[in-house]
Amino acid sequence: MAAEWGYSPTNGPDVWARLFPQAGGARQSPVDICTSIASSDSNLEMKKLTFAYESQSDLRILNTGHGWKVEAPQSGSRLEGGPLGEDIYQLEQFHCHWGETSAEGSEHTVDGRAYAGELHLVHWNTTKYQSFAEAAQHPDGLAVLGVFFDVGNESNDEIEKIVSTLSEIKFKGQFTDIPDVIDPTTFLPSGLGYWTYLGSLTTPPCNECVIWIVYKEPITVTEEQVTYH
Ligand SMILES: NS(=O)(=O)c1c2ccccc2cc2ccccc12
Ligand SMILES: [Zn+2]
Repeated sequence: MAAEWGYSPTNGPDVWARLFPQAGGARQSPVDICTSIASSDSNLEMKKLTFAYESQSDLRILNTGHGWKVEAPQSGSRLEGGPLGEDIYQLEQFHCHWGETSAEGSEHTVDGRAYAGELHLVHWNTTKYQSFAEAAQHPDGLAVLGVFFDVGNESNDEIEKIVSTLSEIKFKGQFTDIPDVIDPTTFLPSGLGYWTYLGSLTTPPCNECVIWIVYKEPITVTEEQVTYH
């Protein structure tokens, strides 16, 4: 039977390494981003991080049991520059992490502070690898853009297109199609400053294959948009 991992004391992050060896590695995610020790890198400013996405409709959304995931393979998308060297990365999926209350939920923290949620746009290195699965086996295989959610009075229209479908997928493994057109560009904050580090998948098997790019500026969503149960 596949090992059931979770977040309880008996199957949570502290014991993942017993079942998933990479979880005991040296570049595990998520991390607490300590702004006082984060250093700026002039090379990153020279090679500006650029992205280009397509708008897509009828994307499939899945209840993963730990949140929602939208499968969005986009052969026409490109993420490049910044910490990605000369390679081009293509969007594969995006998903969200949120908590029981809006005081918690993000995977990364900043100086010990958690945000209400965190959106991850997952990309894979199409310059070097032939598939997402192959890329996930290599230290430069994946690039994930992380965007923090702050709770405010303004709802985010693009996020609303997604969370409005969640009532149809209340249980793990259920999926449905999102009728609206989704443009991933609209998920990104206007301020494009970011932190970057070499890390891993944040859930088992915790492959150490992710170049993390976490935007400093959160986007605003409403309490209802990130505390869906
Ligand atoms: N948080 S994560 O971006 O590392 C992540 C996942 C997180 C939760 C559920 C499924 C996930 C699948 C991933 C696949 C590739 C890269 C990150 C992934
Ligand atoms: Zn994630």
